[in-house]
Amino acid sequence: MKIVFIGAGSMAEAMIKGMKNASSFEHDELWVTNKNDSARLELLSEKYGVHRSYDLSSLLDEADVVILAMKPKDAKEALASIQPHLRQQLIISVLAGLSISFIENIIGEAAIARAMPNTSAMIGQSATGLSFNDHILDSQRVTVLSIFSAIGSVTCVEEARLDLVTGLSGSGPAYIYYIVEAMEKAASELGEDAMPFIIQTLKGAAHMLETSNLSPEDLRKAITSEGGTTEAGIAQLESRHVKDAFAECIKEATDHSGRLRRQFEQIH
Ligand SMILES: NC(=O)C1=CN([C@@H]2O[C@H](COP(=O)(O)OP(=O)(O)OC[C@H]3O[C@@H](n4cnc5c(N)ncnc54)[C@H](OP(=O)(O)O)[C@@H]3O)[C@@H](O)[C@H]2O)C=CC1
Ligand SMILES: O=C(O)[C@@H]1CCC=N1
Repeated sequence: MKIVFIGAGSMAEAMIKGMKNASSFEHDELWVTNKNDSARLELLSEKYGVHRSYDLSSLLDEADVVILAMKPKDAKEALASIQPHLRQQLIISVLAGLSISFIENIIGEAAIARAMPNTSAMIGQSATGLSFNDHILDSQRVTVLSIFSAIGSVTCVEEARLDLVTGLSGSGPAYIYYIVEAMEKAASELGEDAMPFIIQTLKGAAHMLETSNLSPEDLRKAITSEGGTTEAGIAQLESRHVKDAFAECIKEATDHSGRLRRQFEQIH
């Protein structure tokens, strides 16, 4: 199978590394191109053994799958550039916000999957939301599922839900890294010893959520002794309305996915 990434940034690299590590795809099945950063293509080629090219005609001629991995602002130009070279290939978009119908409007009738993965794809731990249009054949659906299940979990959702998936889990790893930055700063007296405590605490909590059959609230309560340290700490989070801040964070990111669509889908 020939899989071509149009765009060679963070998300393309996370997918390439994850797909290679999963051993489901050979490096010579994967091709990359970008707008003009040839050093970046060279780096990806050296690191992962993928092919690189700027010749869209030969790149797409025998492609089976085309993965759109440029920023939403660059999508219109990129789609217009690949459109003349497409021949009914399976198209997969990982673009935040932009709809399947926008892609159809530029490239015409095609089998299109819209996905929202995250950068944990790099270690096979993405949480990917997926939608398909009606032109997808069963065999193409299997191909899409095989790509995203190689790099993490996959959940099919209505396309209208992908903005929320973007605000929740597409951007989600960044929220967790933000919290870790705060925890590390708060524990600066421990110096470089702080991070192992933080990482193992996150891993342990994630594993408990996955395996214990208890709700997050129950798990939190099991740690919170009356008159104890956790209660004292959580009281600070409550007084600063941290739950509200998180609700606003995810709502704003979700709404922004819609704003990207309205901004970059206008076809002049
Ligand atoms: N980063 C993330 O965590 C996630 C990102 N996404 C989505 O993935 C997409 C890519 O994001 P990300 O990887 O972070 O972005 P980057 O900015 O890291 O990479 C964008 C890439 O697109 C290329 N590009 C721009 N214009 C064109 C063009 N006309 N033709 C071909 N390639 C082009 C750029 O090339 P050059 O460098 O030469 O300009 C660059 O390689 C976005 O749509 C984003 O919404 C989805 C989930 C998570
Ligand atoms: O920040 C962004 O727009 C992209 C989409 C999800 C994660 N990164």
